[in-house]
Amino acid sequence: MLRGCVSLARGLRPGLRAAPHGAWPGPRLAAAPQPFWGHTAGFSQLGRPKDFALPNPSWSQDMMSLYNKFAEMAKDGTWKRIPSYDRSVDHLPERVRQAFKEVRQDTRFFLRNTDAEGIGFEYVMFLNPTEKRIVCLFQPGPYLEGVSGFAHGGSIAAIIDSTVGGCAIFAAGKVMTANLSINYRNPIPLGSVVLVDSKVDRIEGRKVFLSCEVRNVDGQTLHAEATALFIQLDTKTSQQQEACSP
Ligand SMILES: CCCCCCCCCC(=O)SCCNC(=O)CCNC(=O)[C@H](O)C(C)(C)COP(=O)(O)OP(=O)(O)OC[C@H]1O[C@@H](n2cnc3c(N)ncnc32)[C@H](O)[C@@H]1OP(=O)(O)O
Repeated sequence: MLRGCVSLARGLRPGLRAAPHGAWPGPRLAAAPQPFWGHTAGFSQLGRPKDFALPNPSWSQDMMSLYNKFAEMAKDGTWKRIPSYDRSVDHLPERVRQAFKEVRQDTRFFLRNTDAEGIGFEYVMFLNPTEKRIVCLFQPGPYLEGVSGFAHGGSIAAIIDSTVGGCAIFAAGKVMTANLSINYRNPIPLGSVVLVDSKVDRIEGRKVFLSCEVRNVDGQTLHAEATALFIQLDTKTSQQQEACSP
């Protein structure tokens, strides 16, 4: 029990973040922790809805190359691919999902609200449970245009909110964004691939503080940086708490 908590706490040490959060991270030597995120078996059983966080023909070479690198790193459990669905509630780990008693049937998850591949949000997230970190590979399609040829700031905010949100859900269960502060540093060309690299910085009571950087594939261009505050709504649904309980 204690070991599980200690290994998670170690994941927060700043040194692990010393490498710029942009370029895709190299393979990690840290021991693989318990796969807290949604116990992926629960997400991949027969009868589950379509998983959109898998390669499709619209993915560019950069996207495929990064995906393959993370998929390789996922083999030892250091990173875990997070399945993605077109309904919000399906993203939640089973234990958190149970907290939602009634769920509307006519809704779509905002980032998965276009049916055609490649025109909207193409993305896949990978969780590193030890580091309480999620890296999202994001390829904005032409329907996300803001200034001509570049991604709309709102679409960038949405992918950041969802990525840091994933971290917050992992750490604290049922949460909502209370604050999201973004500095946009360089525009993101439509069709390019960026890495949205987020982590939990600290948790104080019900407050989960996170930070995030968005960089291009080689890590040299900082597109955006953000901080976020999420508020835990239900203290019983944290996977971390679950993992630390007997
Ligand atoms: C893998 C895929 C994952 C997909 C993830 C998708 C994530 C998407 C997330 C979202 O977009 S959520 C939608 C946008 N957010 C909202 O609509 C939230 C609207 N706001 C609220 O519902 C409430 O304000 C909120 C739940 C955030 C907080 O209300 P509470 O009544 O639960 O908390 P309260 O006001 O008592 O505040 C608790 C603490 O947080 C602090 N706090 C609350 N809001 C704050 C704020 N905005 N800034 C700073 N501090 C804040 C507050 O001061 C206090 O601090 P102390 O405990 O120290 O006194």
